[in-house]
Amino acid sequence: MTANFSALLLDIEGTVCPISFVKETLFPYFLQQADSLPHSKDLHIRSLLQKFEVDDVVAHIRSLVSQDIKDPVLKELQGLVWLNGYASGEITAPVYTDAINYIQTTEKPVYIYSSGSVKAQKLLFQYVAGDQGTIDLRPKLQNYYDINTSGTKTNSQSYMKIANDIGLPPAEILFLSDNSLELDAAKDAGLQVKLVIRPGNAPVDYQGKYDIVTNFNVL
Ligand SMILES: CSCCC(=O)C(=O)COP(=O)(O)O
Ligand SMILES: [Mg+2]
Repeated sequence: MTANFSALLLDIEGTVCPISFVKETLFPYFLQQADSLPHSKDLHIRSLLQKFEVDDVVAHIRSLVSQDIKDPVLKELQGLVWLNGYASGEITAPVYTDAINYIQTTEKPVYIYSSGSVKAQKLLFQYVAGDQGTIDLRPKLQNYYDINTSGTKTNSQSYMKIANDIGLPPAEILFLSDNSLELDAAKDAGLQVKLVIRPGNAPVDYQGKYDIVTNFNVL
């Protein structure tokens, strides 16, 4: 069924790119740099490390990553570290082809809401893997929201805040995610929602509550 919506709000991991990219490429790249972070000369990195307020910052970081805890300071830090991986060509983002095509061709405004920091989101969409080299999708994206700017993705107030910032009634915004708790929160805020199922996503017990999207061609 085609939803009638004026703007699209997209999750990233498990929605526009495989979960394996985050777990098997981005997180290991970040962890490789973890030991050197306390010795960094980058003032932004140093100030973020202080915010953890723990004695063993490296052990703390490793623990957060291993449990996939969506900690706002960790997410900010990851964005700064991934910059080097993308800029050196070591990392490119495997955004699904149907998502690339949709973002490139739709006339509707497209927004991003991810637990990854806005900086990390912009990097991912700047360095999208394409047949002829990387594709920069940033000019096609209206705005980015993260857990620092907008709150956690399982809280309905976060979606109200985002709808207010977009400047549309919540009912005119379609949110796509692989996570049913996020969809529940967005639905409570009045947004339209659809569950994205991609290869490698964890099975979701959605009990028929949501329309399913497996390919953005159907939007
Ligand atoms: C923005 S790329 C990094 C992805 C990430 O760190 C993450 O936690 C993904 O969460 P999402 O909300 O996009 O499922
Ligand atoms: Mg997700």
